[in-house]
Amino acid sequence: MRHFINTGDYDRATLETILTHAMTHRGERSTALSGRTVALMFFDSSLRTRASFAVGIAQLGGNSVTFEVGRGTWNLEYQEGVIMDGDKPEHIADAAQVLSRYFDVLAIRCFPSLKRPEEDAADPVIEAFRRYATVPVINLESALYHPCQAMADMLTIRERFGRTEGVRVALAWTPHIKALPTAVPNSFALVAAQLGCRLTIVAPPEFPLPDVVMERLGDVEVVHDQSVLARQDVVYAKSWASLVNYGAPPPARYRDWILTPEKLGSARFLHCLPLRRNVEVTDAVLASAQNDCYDEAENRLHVQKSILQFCLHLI
Ligand SMILES: CC(=O)N[C@@H](CCCN)C(=O)O
Ligand SMILES: NC(=O)OP(=O)(O)O
Repeated sequence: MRHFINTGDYDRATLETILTHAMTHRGERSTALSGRTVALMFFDSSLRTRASFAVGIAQLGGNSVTFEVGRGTWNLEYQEGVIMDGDKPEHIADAAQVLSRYFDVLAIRCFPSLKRPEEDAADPVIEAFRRYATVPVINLESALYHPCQAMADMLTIRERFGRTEGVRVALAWTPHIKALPTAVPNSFALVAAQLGCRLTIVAPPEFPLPDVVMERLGDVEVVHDQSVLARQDVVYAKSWASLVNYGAPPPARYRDWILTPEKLGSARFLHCLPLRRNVEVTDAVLASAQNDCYDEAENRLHVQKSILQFCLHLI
């Protein structure tokens, strides 16, 4: 069974095959998914993921059905062995087995609580689908990983530089008004390391990535000083929550970690979006010729069409 839950589940050659397919089949319209239907299940909001999956599936001749879990479906329980006398009338154990009888792929988005660190660290919702689904599961951003985003990021870098090997990339923490998940930085850091980028993590000391990610990154460079940004080929800007002060918004003293053209230097700019302008990144960065974040968003479409075909053993 080919799930796509974490790039770390696959070796470099497999990830490269998916990227190469996305480059060579860019813009593909075909009947590759004819007769197949994909469930797009959103426990949380989305613009790009929702749109790019629905469009990509249509371009391959397939169908999708989008669910807003808990609004139009039953609210779904994910904990094992609980007495279900609360606000969740159905268990993922049952829903996943039923949906697998209808659909060819189950694609799931569910963010972390950002309240219960041990629970979030177990990535319980996507793992419940992995356990009970009998068709491939694609992660549309879970508590811990956003592998489709990370693959689009690597496709964007590969197209821009002709390679990923040796490209100097900084994962650059940005301020925000809220605590945001670590899924995007986790998956970006993992896939950058997997595909040979020279990765530097640039964040204040209270903003480490989770141990499960750091262990896989090995001796990655972590610095608490933004002056390294201007020496990079790519600056990947993202806010994420403090694991030290779990779920709390970033302290006001870090507002000056906003990304500006001066800090960016000559590096290319990437961001998964959505972003809060003039909180995370200034308007001037987005207006600059170094901004590749719309190419990056477009690449979600291209790479996900390859991921779908990979999961269905079509490539
Ligand atoms: C603003 C917000 O909630 N961002 C989410 C979604 C990012 C892209 N899917 C995050 O930081 O994980
Ligand atoms: N980058 C991304 O996943 O965007 P959405 O949250 O809008 O899907």
